[in-house]
Amino acid sequence: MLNPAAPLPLKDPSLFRQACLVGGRWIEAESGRTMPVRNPATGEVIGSVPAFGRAETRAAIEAASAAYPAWRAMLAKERSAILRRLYELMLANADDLALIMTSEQGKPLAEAKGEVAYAASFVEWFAEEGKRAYGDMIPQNQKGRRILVMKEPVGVFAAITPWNFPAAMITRKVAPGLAVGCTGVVRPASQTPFTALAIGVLAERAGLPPGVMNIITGPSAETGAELTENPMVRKLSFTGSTEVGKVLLEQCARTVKRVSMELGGNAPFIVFDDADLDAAVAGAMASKFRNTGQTCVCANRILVQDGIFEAFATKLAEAAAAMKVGPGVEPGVTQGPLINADAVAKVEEHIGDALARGARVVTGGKRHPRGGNFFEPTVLADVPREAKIFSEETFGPVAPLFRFRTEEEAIRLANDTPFGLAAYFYTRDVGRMFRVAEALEYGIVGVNEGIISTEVAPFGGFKESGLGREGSKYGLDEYLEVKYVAVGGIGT
Ligand SMILES: NC(=O)C1=CN([C@@H]2O[C@H](COP(=O)(O)OP(=O)(O)OC[C@H]3O[C@@H](n4cnc5c(N)ncnc54)[C@H](OP(=O)(O)O)[C@@H]3O)[C@@H](O)[C@H]2O)C=CC1
Ligand SMILES: O=C(O)[C@H](O)CS(=O)(=O)O
Repeated sequence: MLNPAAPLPLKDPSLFRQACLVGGRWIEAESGRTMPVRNPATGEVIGSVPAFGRAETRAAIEAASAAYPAWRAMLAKERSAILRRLYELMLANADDLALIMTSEQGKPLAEAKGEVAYAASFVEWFAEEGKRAYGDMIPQNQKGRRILVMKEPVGVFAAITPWNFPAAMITRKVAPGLAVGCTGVVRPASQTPFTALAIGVLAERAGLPPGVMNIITGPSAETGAELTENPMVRKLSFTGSTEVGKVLLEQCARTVKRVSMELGGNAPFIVFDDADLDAAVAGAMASKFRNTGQTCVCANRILVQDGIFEAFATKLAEAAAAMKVGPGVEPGVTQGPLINADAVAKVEEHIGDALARGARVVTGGKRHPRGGNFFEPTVLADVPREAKIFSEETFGPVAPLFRFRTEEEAIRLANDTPFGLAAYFYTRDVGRMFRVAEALEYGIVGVNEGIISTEVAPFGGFKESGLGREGSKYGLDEYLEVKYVAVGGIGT
């Protein structure tokens, strides 16, 4: 057993759970095995969680299945009231949830508090949407018959979530499912389980019945195999890399599960000559360096038209160099650590490759003097199209600038990727806004905006960035089945 660092200074220490929630009980792994969780800023162990295997995972699925009939039978309004209480409890405990998140994921406290509000907004949104899972009455095609279309919950779902948004990626999946009467098993990333477990504590306090939401931890191969292969699970919602998404899709195919896949990105950020330069710089900073560049919608390639390239590069580099790098709990810090050493190595690989191919560093370019997982916010200029950073998602604080001459060239470069999640462009030309927005092969497009994620709009990608949509009214359909009922013998 590794000696954890001092307990987190929480207002409510009971939110910090080193156990899994199954059927309303907080339990250990049958083997007693645990997995340590480290603070990415310090390397210290902040705690440990059970290492569930397939048997424990199966028990969690069975708990969700046992809770399903009664939860489904509740009125949508009754489920809504419980979700509304969970929303209010998340906001009331935002400081503790944020501190737990920063301690296990590293993001600055201000960003963590922002994520808690963002995560809670999905609970608030779907507490209402669940009451609007409308069916249809279709004009009959023959006398004596009525045609009904019913919307029904898909059943037991599994959610496998990443480390970069430890709260929002949980609630963006769980809230719609619970709202329509599904029950589920959540398996958060091994690096960031405590935020999810704290949400589990609040869900109990909100009145969520035992077994409706189960939260498990354990090696991904074993827990994932059971969640994707067990026929009692009718739906898998996954957020993470495209590589893992493809593995999970294959595993789910054997029992023909419904799936929602929010996968990798490679977002182009296009700046046209006619853009508001300061707005474009602000948008690029927000999009690129959010969560230290560790979001799937971060600008990954910044395409700048020749006429303003140098001016944009200079302004962006000044803004990047002004950021404060350090532990997320330190006042004024705007860039936390990367999640682990592998992430630092990937950033260094992308920078080294670009420089070897002729790019130049405008600011940053190396590990931060604070050491560990800290890295200097970096701007590279004149990066060639052949560089790895053009085709691969960096998932770190590196802004590579690529030149282009014409609108057509910008669109071609932007679409030259198997990914299609988010894209951004800055222009003041209305015609160009529509031409480019319609030509970009992406599920999410920001025009003169660098941060566009919200619970009210559909989030999801084209091509190898995923399947399905989360948030908005569209997010509810991911947890509903459509049943056509033909009623005959009515006479008229
Ligand atoms: N589209 C989106 O919204 C997002 C996409 N991503 C993409 O993911 C990558 C980085 O995030 P990262 O979390 O490392 O992504 P991963 O895909 O490695 O991990 C995501 C989750 O999947 C789990 N997992 C990994 N392998 C398996 C498996 N074989 N069976 C079951 N579960 C598995 C992980 O568990 P474990 O805890 O053991 O690692 C984690 O909980 C980037 O490419 C990024 O673009 C990330 C976040 C959001
Ligand atoms: O996992 C992610 O990167 C998130 O989906 C991005 S966002 O929804 O928080 O913008």
